[in-house]
Order: sequence, then structure tokens, then C-alpha cells
Amino acid sequence: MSQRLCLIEDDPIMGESLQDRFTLEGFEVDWCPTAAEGERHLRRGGYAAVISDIRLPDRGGDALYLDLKGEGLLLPPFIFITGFGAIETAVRLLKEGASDFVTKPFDLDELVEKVRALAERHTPEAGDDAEAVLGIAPAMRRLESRLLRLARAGAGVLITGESGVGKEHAARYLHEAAAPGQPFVAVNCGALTETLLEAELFGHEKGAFTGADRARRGVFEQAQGGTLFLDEIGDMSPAMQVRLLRAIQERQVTRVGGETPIPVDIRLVSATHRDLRTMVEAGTFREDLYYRVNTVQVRIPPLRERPEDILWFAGRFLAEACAEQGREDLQALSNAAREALLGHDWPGNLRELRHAIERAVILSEGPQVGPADLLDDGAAAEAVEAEGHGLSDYLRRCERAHIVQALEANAGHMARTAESLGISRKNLWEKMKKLGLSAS
Ligand SMILES: Nc1ncnc2c1ncn2[C@@H]1O[C@H](COP(=O)(O)OP(=O)(O)OP(=O)(O)O)[C@@H](O)[C@H]1O
Repeated sequence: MSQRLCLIEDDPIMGESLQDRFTLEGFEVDWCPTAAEGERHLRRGGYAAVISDIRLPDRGGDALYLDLKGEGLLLPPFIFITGFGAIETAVRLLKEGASDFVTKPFDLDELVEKVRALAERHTPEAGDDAEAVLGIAPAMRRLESRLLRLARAGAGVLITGESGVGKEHAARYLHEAAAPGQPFVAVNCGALTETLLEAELFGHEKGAFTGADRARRGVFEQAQGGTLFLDEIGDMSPAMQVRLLRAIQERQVTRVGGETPIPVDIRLVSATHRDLRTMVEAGTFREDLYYRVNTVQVRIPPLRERPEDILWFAGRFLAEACAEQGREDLQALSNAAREALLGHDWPGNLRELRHAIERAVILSEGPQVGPADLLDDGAAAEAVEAEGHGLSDYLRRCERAHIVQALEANAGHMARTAESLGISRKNLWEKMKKLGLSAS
């Protein structure tokens, strides 16, 4: 496999010629014309070396290197390209741990040799060669390899962790490794009443109950050959626990109102933010079901226990939100914004971080995202809140009123309301929980 190079260079002629040459030399080159783009690539990891100009349009290549290093990010060898006037900066960078520098005009063959030597010497950290998906913190890299091993083993997996920590994302990662191309079906057991959940899990025949005007396959059948992800399994009623246990044990389901058992071949991945062990002791979760779904347990640590991931995810969410909202003018997070992100303890984990970034992209006047755009408890936001008409408060009230209106228009029917709002049912349920609206 070819080694990957990150090239951070704004000059189109220089960038293109370096990209062409290093591609010819057998490297895979990601060319980033700004420091912000370089940062996004570096946070993803997997590079054998980095070539970076010092003078860039948005932020110095030196500042980028020092900031990432200051955060404790494991960086590949860095070679800087400097103009004649910046030799002092380059020397300072060498003292800070950069590998080498070349001054313009430089000899391309010489640069190729330097890069090749450094790339060969650089031993990637464990897992560094594969692109990080679930996070760059060592605990998350270990978790990724564990999930890959579990994918081969075919065991039933219980994923635990606080709300918003990425349990469904991890389940999808496991599924993609185990059964790519096969269905992945997720159901939130806590969001449905017992009757609805039963029909959702096992399906129903035509006429099984009022409104069942045609037969419908349940999620067990829909996930045939793939993965069924049962989210919030700890929220299931005792009666549903019995029915679920029977379906898992017998590997077959019978639709509501039906008689013929239908064989199912699925991988079961469950998740909960509750402590099932304690629930078993308290008698609220069946012990036999606990052992069935808990062949292997995987715990996803909360974001506050893996601070390395905060800015890594922030960078990814920022890029996504900017692309979605057409904010090409927004370049990066300001230094103060980064500090604010690192100083927050993220009780809502990745979901809270994603929402904070999405909101900041809406609010920010640019060119950088500042701390007041990001957090409700940012100093500036607090000052505005104190006056009683904070923007986030206002947005929250608007969102709540809009959802209430949509629920009323759809007679409280969750699926129809979600559809009319253009969001998923799970997302609607989460928003209602967050906004203090009853979901039952
Ligand atoms: N590895 C990841 N990469 C990108 N986004 C992620 C990742 N993990 C989680 N997220 C995002 O964070 C949010 C929460 O993720 P997810 O739904 O997987 O969490 P969860 O632990 O299952 O939450 P809950 O307990 O509320 O069901 C989602 O918006 C998701 O897109």
C-alpha cells in the first residue's frame, strides 16, 4: 500500500508540481490549500509525512503545527517550506520537534529524498495507518480494533455508554465490517409504546388491529442477513423482554395476528445508557435476556474521558455543517473557541458537540467561529442570556413551538410529524425529550 502525504500549500503552481512529483514517486498525496483544510486532514490521521508551507492564507503553517502538537495530537514528521525571510521561524520549529525545512527555491530531488527517508523511519502508532472513524483517542482506536475482531466472531454485542456518545455509530461500524451491503435496521425501544414496539419488532398481519390495513414486516424480518440494532434495550417492558428473548432463542418470529413462525438470521447489537446489571439485581431486567444480549460488552467512554477527541470531532462536524449550510466563508475555530470546547465537560457527548457546532455555524458572522457562537455557557452568551433574550433561548422556543404545532397538525402521530418536519422519528423523539415535550 502506498504511503500517504499531506501537502499544505496555497500556491497553485507549487502545490500542483509537488503533488505531481510525489504521486509519481508512489505516494498518495492529499493537497490542502489552507491551514484549516490541512488541520481537518491531519486530525483524521494516517499520514507518513507532512509537507507544509509556513505562509498560508488563513493561519501560519507554524501555528497549525504548534497548536496541534500542544493539544497532544500524535503528528507525523513535518517538513516546512519557508521563504528566505522565515528561516528564524523554521529554526524555532525544529527546536519544537519539526523534522526538517527547505528554503525556496529548493531542489525537488532533495525534498523527495528527505520525505522518503522520514516517511520510512516513521513507524505509525497502533492503528495509525487505518483512518480513524470513531475517534483518535487511544481508547477509541482500541475500541475500533475490538469491534473489527467482533465482526469476524459474529457474537451478539451490547454497547453501553452515556446518551449521545456514539453507540449507534459504533454499531454501524461493526455492521459495515461484518456484513457490508446487508441491511442495518435500528429501532429505539424506548420511543415506542408496548403495542407499537411489538408490531415494530415482529411485524403484523393485515387486520391484526385497528388501522392494520395491510400486512407489514417487522424489523427482525427487515434485518434478515444483516444487523438489528436495538437501542435503549433497558427501556423495554417486562412483557416485551419475554417476547424478545423468545425470538432470539428460537431464531424465529411470529407476526402480530399471524400464526406461521418466520425464521430469522440476524446479528443482534443492543445498546443502553442504563446499567443493566443493576436493573437485573433490581428485578427490572430479565437475567436470561441480559446474558443473551450481553455475550460481549463494549463500553464507549464519555467525551470528557477522551479530550483528544473533542477538537477532532469539532473539526469534522464544522466541515460538515459548513458544507451543508454553504458557509465557505467560515475557516476554522478561533483559539478561544478551541479553549472553550476543551473546557466544557459535554454531558450530552457527541450529540451535544454536533449541535453546538451546527448552531455556531448558523450564528457565526465569520471568518472564524468564536466561543460565544458555540456554547450556552460561553462568557458572551451568558451576558446576553442575563438580559433574558438570548438567541439560543429564542431558537429553542421557536423550535419547541414549531414541533408542538406539527404534532398538533398530525394528531400526535410521531412518524407523520417527523416526516412533515423532514427529520427521522428518532431525531424527533430526541428533540422532544430535550425540549421537555412528552413523547408518549
Ligand atoms: N464516529 C462518529 N463520527 C461522526 N459522528 C458521530 C460519530 N459518533 C457519533 N456521532 C454523532 O453523534 C450523535 C450521537 O450519536 P449516536 O446516535 O450514535 O449516539 P448514541 O450513543 O447511540 O445516542 P443515544 O444513547 O441517545 O441513542 C449523532 O449526531 C452522530 O451522528
